[in-house]
Amino acid sequence: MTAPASGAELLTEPVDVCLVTPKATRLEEALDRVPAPAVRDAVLVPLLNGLEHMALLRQPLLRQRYPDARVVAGAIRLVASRTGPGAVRHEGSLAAVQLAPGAEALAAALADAGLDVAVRPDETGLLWDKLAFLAPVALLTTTLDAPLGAVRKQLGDDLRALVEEVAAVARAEGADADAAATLAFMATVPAVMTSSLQRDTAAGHETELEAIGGAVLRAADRHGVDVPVTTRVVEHLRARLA
Ligand SMILES: NC(=O)C1=CN([C@@H]2O[C@H](COP(=O)(O)OP(=O)(O)OC[C@H]3O[C@@H](n4cnc5c(N)ncnc54)[C@H](OP(=O)(O)O)[C@@H]3O)[C@@H](O)[C@H]2O)C=CC1
Ligand SMILES: CC(C)(CO)C(=O)C(=O)O
Repeated sequence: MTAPASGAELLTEPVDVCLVTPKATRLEEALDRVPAPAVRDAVLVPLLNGLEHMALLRQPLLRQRYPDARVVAGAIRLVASRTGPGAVRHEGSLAAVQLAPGAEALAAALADAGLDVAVRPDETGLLWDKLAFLAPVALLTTTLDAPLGAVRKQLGDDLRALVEEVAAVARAEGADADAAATLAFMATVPAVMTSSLQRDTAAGHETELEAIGGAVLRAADRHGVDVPVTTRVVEHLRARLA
């Protein structure tokens, strides 16, 4: 599919909705490209992996910069990578977006464009639902540098432990996480599925290990949840990627 799109280094036109989609490590500098007069009372919808970006987007400094804007949580499930300037490869057919209340107009526009869209009331549940699936998949596909099918075969025990540990942290945060349901869903995902953390690591790019694995460890620590397998896997990756 080819679609015309215009790009600019700085947002100059006023917008109703601003999708915030840099990597977590680039969030603050990316926002410098979004001046307040263009944002006005727009809805800012981050689609980043992880959850700590929500606190960053709501910190007093950014509230002062965008006093009338609303930050509405979102999460996206798809497998996509850039193959060249202006070229994006979308693998498989998965393209699902969940949005918190406040982004209904965006939800309708994305649904019209053919995406699978849901608006759900619980921001915490929305963010942890994604992370409860993503963190185990991302951490172990990166550990093995192989797709999910190989992880299921070679690191099945670690996969189960990670899913259970991350679900326990999610519940401590107030999300309604069900490890058995996540594992059952994971078993249905095509064996060829890779993760963005794995692809970034393999390409030697800056990674979102902290936004994904680090965020789970910090949340576990806040609530005193024991996560030995997640800790081992994240520490191993931290050492490898340092
Ligand atoms: N790829 C995937 O399959 C999935 C990704 N995600 C999440 O979505 C988010 C984005 O990932 P992805 O699209 O893969 O990342 P990419 O690296 O492909 O794209 C990031 C975008 O952010 C822009 N950007 C980076 N730094 C700056 C900056 N300083 N100022 C302005 N713009 C900047 C890049 O601009 P430029 O084009 O100029 O480099 C690029 O358009 C991440 O949090 C990721 O985890 C979630 C689900 C799946
Ligand atoms: C969950 C998954 C693997 C696909 O949406 C993802 O978010 C990622 O690769 O970052």
